[in-house]
Amino acid sequence: MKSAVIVFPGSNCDRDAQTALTEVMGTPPAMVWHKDGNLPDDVDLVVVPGGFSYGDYLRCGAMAANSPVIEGLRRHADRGGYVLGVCNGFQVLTETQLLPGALLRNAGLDFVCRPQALRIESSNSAFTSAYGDRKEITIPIAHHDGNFVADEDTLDRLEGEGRVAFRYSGNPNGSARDIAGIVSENGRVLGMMPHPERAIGGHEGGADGRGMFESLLSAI
Ligand SMILES: NC(=O)CC[C@H](N)C(=O)O
Repeated sequence: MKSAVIVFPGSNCDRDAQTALTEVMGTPPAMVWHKDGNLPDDVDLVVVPGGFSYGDYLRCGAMAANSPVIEGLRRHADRGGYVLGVCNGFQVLTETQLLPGALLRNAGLDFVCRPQALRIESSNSAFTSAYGDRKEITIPIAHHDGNFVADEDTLDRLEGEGRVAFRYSGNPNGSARDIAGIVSENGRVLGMMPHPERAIGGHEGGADGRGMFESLLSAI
């Protein structure tokens, strides 16, 4: 199982992702600087980490979405590779249109930073299978632009195609239909605002994020 983590100027969850991948999957990821156009050839999983890429200037994720590394990310997604975009990573994935919709300023205008309960909408996906019968997990959120929006047709399509991966139990940011994470048409690209890599059972408290990396390990 080969993984890579993309590092932008302003990424601040790249190390957490590195630790989670190393600890849960047993192999350290390649850390790929955004100016590198190419990801390692045979990589199975690419993580687009959370943070404040380019200082969130213009719109969160908008500048990162135009980095040289995005060409490699598109090629990886086009050939059916797995992609996990967390928080700023989710914003980058919508800005590149690898996932539909957009993340707007939180409805309450506050930066929200706390443990958040999530409902798992589908337990048979490559990202959630290890959760088995569990319907709810709690992992951290930390963002000011997490308010997911899309037009009604897109929301209906996401729901109809079973592409809503997680919903908030108690909506923290105004997201349409309580959506916290969605997957691509082929189910291999997941974007989510909450941070599974910050809940793998270490000093940070909580281990509910582990299941995501365990699921990916068995899918790959
Ligand atoms: N933790 C994060 O990735 C934050 C994402 C983005 N900078 C926001 O605040 O919305």
